[in-house]
Parts: sequence; structure tokens; C-alpha cells
Amino acid sequence: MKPSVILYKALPDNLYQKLEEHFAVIQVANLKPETVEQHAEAFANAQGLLGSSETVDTALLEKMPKLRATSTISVGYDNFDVDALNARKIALMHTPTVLTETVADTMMALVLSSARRIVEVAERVKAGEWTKGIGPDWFGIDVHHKTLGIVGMGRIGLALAQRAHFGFGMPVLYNARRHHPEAEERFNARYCDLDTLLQEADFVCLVLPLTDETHHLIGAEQFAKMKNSAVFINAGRGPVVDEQALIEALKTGQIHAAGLDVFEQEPLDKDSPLLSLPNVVALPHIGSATHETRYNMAACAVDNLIDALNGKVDKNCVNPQAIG
Ligand SMILES: NC(=O)c1ccc[n+]([C@@H]2O[C@H](COP(=O)([O-])OP(=O)(O)OC[C@H]3O[C@@H](n4cnc5c(N)ncnc54)[C@H](O)[C@@H]3O)[C@@H](O)[C@H]2O)c1
Repeated sequence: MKPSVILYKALPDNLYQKLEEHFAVIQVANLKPETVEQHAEAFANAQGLLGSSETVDTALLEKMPKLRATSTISVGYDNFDVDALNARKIALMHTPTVLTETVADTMMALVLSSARRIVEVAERVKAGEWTKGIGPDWFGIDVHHKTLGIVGMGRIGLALAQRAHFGFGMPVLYNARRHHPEAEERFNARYCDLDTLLQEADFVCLVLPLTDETHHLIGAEQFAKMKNSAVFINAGRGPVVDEQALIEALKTGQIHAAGLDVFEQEPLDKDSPLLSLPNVVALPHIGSATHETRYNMAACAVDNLIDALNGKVDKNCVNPQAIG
């Protein structure tokens, strides 16, 4: 008999079929308690779990006593209780690498659109305000040859450094938990402590995972250290930044502008002050959201679940040591 798996995200037809070749698939809309209640038997029998974005905590795991592997269609996995998975030797698979270049593109788009006010001025053109030659109230600030600071020099940070260095002639500073010789050799990136990066960078770009250590890593004290001309970019996870402090820094001119793909609460509240500030570009968490990349992530997650339920956790497994 094929192992049962719960799928909580829509998949392209061919990937759904592939999953069905290996498993008995039960598709559900989400992982909310009422959904779990409604499909209690399916959850009780499931050995695998595949989807994205929803919270996987001890309460859910208790409903899934046979679970052996979870596969998330994302690289970030802060929505999983990893300690609880480890305690039960449940594999957690994710999709690094396939989305790296696309997220770096999104970050560069945020850098450019925040500095050059692309969204704001395009809206003014659409509103019919371009009635004569433009003046300084339409101007932005330069990107090329400015200093780009990357907080979190991992896969995506490296791809961003490549774009900044080769594409825009930007000196690159970075802060991470360890030195990154590849970034230093290929992109002439300079390692520095966080305070130095905040003080020296014209663009402060965050692409960090959300952990206990990174929660609210950037708050009032950190914004105070940035240049008044600094542009702040966050494409990692919203709660890495104290959003109230960010709003204050933007309102008071402590920093120049922000480009944000992630927020403390998602979807962002329609009454958030961030949405009425002209110096903010706010995106709906689209870092990896292209047709090609989202397909590749889903395909990777399907392969990951097949591998994990066959005992293969040498690739794309977050917790191989816990599986034993
Ligand atoms: N906006 C989006 O749609 C989107 C898409 C993909 C990934 N992400 C986020 O980006 C994160 C990074 O992805 P990645 O593939 O580059 O991961 P990665 O693991 O390759 O890189 C993470 C980097 O952060 C560093 N880091 C971790 N904790 C730190 C700390 N306390 N201080 C300084 N540096 C620290 C690590 O050393 C590493 O260099 C993901 O965890 C995810 O949360 C967002």
C-alpha cells in the first residue's frame, strides 16, 4: 500500500500526478484546526506533509502520529517547530537554491524602485500629473557605485552581491555569522560588524532567516545608526525588523526610504502606516513569485518528499542529524 500524504497547497497537474504515483494523496485547503478536525482520519494516517506557509506546531503534529517527513515549498522554515520535529525524528525538507536568483532579482528591484521612486512616479504619470517637463520633485537618488550592505550573506545574499558588484559597480559590505571567502574573492565584499555596516552602507539589505537570534535584530537603535540617506531593504522575514521603529525612522527622516517584501503580519494590514508613506515600496511577499521559480520550487518539494519517505535525506534536508 502506498504511504498517505497530506497536500495543503495546489500543485501543477503533472506534479500532482507524480505525487500520486508514489503516495495516496489527500488534498486539504489548509492546516487550520477545523480542517484537521474535518479530515481527522487522513491526518492520523499521514506519513508525509507537503505545502507551504502554514504553521506546523506541536498541536498539529499531535494529530499526525505516523508522520515521517514534511516538505515545505520554501527555503525559510520558521513556521515549523523544528525541535518538535527533531524529537519525533521527522524529516524537514525545503527548497534552497532553486529560488536564489529570483529572490536576488526581487531585492535588486526593491533597491532600484526605492531609490528611483519608480512606483511613486509611475503612479503620478498614470494620474495625469506629467503635464510639463519634470523637476526635482520627480528625482530619485543614484544606485550605481553606492555602497550596498548585505545582512545575511547566504545563498541569496551572494546572488545579490553578484548583481551589485558586476551590474552596478557597487562596493559590497556584509555581515553574517561567518566570513564568506567566496563573496570576498568574487565580489570584493568586505566583512564588517553590524554597526559598521549600518553606518557605512547606502543600501542596507536584509536577507536573514527568522530565528530567536534574528527576531527584531533591527530596531530603533539600529535605524539611528544608519545614514539619513540610507535605503532599507528587507526580503528575509518581517519579524527580523521592529516595524514600529521602521515606521518612525521613515516618518522622521532618520532613513530615506524602504523597500519591503516581508512584514511582521502578512498580509499587511490595509491601515498600516507603511502604505501611506510615499518613501515605501511594499510588495506582497513576491520574492520567489515567478511562474518558473514557483514551478521549480514545487517540483523540488515533491522530489524532496519522495526522497525523504524513501529514507534519502542527503539533499535539501534541514535536520538530517535528527533523523539518525
Ligand atoms: N521574500 C521572499 O520571498 C523570500 C524567499 C526566499 C527566502 N527568503 C528568506 O531569506 C532567508 C535566507 O535565504 P537563503 O537561501 O539565502 O538562506 P541561507 O541559509 O543560505 O543564508 C542565510 C544567511 O543568514 C546568516 N545568518 C543567520 N543568522 C544570522 C545572524 N543572527 N546574524 C547575521 N547573519 C545571520 C547565515 O549565516 C547565512 O549566511 C530565508 O531563510 C528566508 O527567510 C525570503
